[in-house]
Amino acid sequence: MSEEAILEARYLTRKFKTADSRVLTAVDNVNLKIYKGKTLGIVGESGCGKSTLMRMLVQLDTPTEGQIIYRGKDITDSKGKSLRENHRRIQMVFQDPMASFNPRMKVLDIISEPLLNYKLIKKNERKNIAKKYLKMVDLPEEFMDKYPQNMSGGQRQRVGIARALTLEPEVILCDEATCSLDVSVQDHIIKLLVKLQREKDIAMAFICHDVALVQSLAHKLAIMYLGNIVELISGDKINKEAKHPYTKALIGSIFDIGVDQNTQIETIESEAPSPLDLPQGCSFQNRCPHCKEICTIKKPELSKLKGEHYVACHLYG
Ligand SMILES: Nc1ncnc2c1ncn2[C@@H]1O[C@H](COP(=O)(O)OP(=O)(O)OP(=O)(O)O)[C@@H](O)[C@H]1O
Repeated sequence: MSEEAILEARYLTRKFKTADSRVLTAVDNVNLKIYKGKTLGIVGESGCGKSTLMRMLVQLDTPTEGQIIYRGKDITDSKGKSLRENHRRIQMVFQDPMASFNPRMKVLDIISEPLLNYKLIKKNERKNIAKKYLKMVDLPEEFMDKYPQNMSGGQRQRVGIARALTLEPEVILCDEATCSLDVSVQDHIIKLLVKLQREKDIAMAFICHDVALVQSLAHKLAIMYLGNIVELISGDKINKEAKHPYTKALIGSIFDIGVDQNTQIETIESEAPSPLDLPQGCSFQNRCPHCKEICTIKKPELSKLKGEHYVACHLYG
């Protein structure tokens, strides 16, 4: 059966003007698809544009160029009622739920608020709703009387997921949703997300700087470097078939990922250039052990290598 793309970025670009009138390109001409029932992992180091990309996809920020396609329809310029409907269908789970919760609201209100806002339930239905969604995220119903500051980070993240689920979204975008949690709690939250995704056939994107973690749940991985996707690869193939020197360096930086013996591990020494001062050609050139003349002249495009594997590197044609 063919995969059904629910949300798509087409040539998505976001430029910011700095205080001294320079232009910073945070996301540069990105194309990607998020499929029904599947998880796209987006990996890359701090500042590579992951959050900016997510914010555009969830329509909290406006692209400078390019389109956002939802179920085949261009929603980039949606306003009013249709924007509200998109927000209902495309939900986001944030890194720090504390920052998005009102500390004066009990869990009961946090979970039922989106449904009340969309006038999908009446006030007297709130308790039953909270009970139902708390159960879904494996929290006891007594939690509905708690305040977010009286819960652990993992419990708060479960409440954040419950809240996102209430509007029955088709897409959930998780922005570093587990990175502030202990490893064991992280593991529980990931398992919960995978279970819910399977049950509800949700399309999911999971952004993370930890390639080992994201690899454990993503069907496909998009590796980002300074605003660009430099490699797109199946989650289960990254250890053996990664090609971009940056991807190889990322997997080489973790020891327990089970890298194939034939995969040559790269290391990266120097710092990434400033996004305000990118060199001509490939932005990875100053860190790449294989840099050739063409890499300093021409920016490599993301091109198909084999099947669903794409790479942006002059080493590969
Ligand atoms: N509102 C803004 N104004 C100016 N520059 C911005 C703005 N938002 C983001 N940037 C810049 O855009 C680039 C990408 O930032 P972004 O937060 O998307 O990266 P990230 O990969 O999510 O990083 P992190 O993992 O640290 O959250 C960075 O250089 C950042 O400083």
